[in-house]
Amino acid sequence: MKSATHSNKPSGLKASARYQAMETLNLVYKGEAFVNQEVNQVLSHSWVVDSDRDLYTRLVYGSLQFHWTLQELLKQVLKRYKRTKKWLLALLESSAYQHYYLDAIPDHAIVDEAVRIAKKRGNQTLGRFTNGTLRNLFRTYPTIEDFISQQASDQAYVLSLETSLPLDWVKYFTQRFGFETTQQIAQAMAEPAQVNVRISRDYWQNQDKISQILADQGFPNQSSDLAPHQLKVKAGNPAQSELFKKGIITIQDEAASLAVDILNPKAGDWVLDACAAPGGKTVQLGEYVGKTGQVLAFDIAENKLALIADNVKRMHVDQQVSIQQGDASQLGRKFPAESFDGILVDAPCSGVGLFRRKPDTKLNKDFQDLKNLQKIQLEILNNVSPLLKKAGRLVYSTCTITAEENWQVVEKFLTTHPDFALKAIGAEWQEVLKPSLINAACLEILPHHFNSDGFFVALLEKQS
Ligand SMILES: C[S@@+](CC[C@H](N)C(=O)[O-])C[C@H]1O[C@@H](n2cnc3c(N)ncnc32)[C@H](O)[C@@H]1O
Repeated sequence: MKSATHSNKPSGLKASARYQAMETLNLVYKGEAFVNQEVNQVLSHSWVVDSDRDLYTRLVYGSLQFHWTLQELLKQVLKRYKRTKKWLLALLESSAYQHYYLDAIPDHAIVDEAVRIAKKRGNQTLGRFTNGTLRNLFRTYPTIEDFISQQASDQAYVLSLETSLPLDWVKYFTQRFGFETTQQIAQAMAEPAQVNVRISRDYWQNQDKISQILADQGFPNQSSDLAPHQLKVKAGNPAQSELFKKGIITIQDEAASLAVDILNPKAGDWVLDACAAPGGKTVQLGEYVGKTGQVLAFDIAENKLALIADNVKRMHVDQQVSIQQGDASQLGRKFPAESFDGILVDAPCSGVGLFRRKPDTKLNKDFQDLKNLQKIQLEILNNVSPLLKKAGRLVYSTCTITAEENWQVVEKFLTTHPDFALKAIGAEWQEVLKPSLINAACLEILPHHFNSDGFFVALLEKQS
């Protein structure tokens, strides 16, 4: 993935929120950049003027979050939608986002600025085209409700427009969960993503004090409904707090943190973290095994290993963690059989459970990918499972809610590995799990259950 590069720092109109938002969205729509990386790049190099930073971020994430609905709207007024240049679509979409989803920006400001950008990036003709298209759109559909109410009454399509969940995903979820649950999933996925912090295991006793300190320092928070040692932060970026810098808290979604809680390794254990970057769960594993244990953190992506190293150092578990680049589907050859007390396979997946946190993952989803991912997930499991000691535990987890990557992987793995069994999540986990989650065969957390990311955890035990 490349990123927009500038030989000179942009200035004037090019350094405005709307111009840079158009450039970022253009790269993301073309599949040439990941949104989080691109936004970080633009902000860290100050390619957008200071006073416009918040608006820039809002325009990028907001346009992406409502991309599906905005695209359907624009198709009504653009006869040649498919042949329109991507940067121009990005400009029209982010302008429509301001009109339909943001209050307090008058239409003339939205249109005038868009026309100036179209002239600068393109030419006079595209400036006039932008003017005509936006004025026509806003006149035809004054509000988003006007647009939705004029569509055919197909309930799946209406839900997709209301929540901006692409229609193919609405249909997929409806087939899997029924329409009522799909409505709840889609609505939860349309909510803004939450920021959660996990308290380091060494500080579990001081949870109330930590919550108070955070609140006093401008990070109001409340306890998580899902993970007992997590706090939901209601305002501010807790990565800038002293507690974060000191390694007392870390940022991690509450559902994601349950994978390690469920593996529940003991002090002194040797644990393999087969797909470790950026290291959120490696840190947790390091806390569980303590200084007498060892966590071997592998990841195929060389460029992500530094993120694991930074995380384990900041959270003071670097002594018990070693980091290596490696393909988990080849690790079987790297170690003798039965080397590890526990294994975590937090597998590469479609990331469907993270739609609201990473709205660009909603774009261009090819359902055939799910089968390809299943193949990789099974290859990793097949390869690392001989490395587990007898009576050892393996957790398979994903941040997705598709059957192909979750239940089907577990079922296929168990069919070919009679020495493994699915272990129900029982009384052992009372301290770390809410009572409603105890006694599940696997955990499948849907986004509306706890207003969290969607997540899946299966605990597999090797026979003794
Ligand atoms: C869901 S992320 C892991 C998140 C991580 N466990 C955490 O909690 O921060 C999946 C990771 O798998 C890695 N990956 C993909 N294919 C892999 C392979 N064949 N072997 C090892 N790692 C792989 C990706 O680079 C990615 O970092």
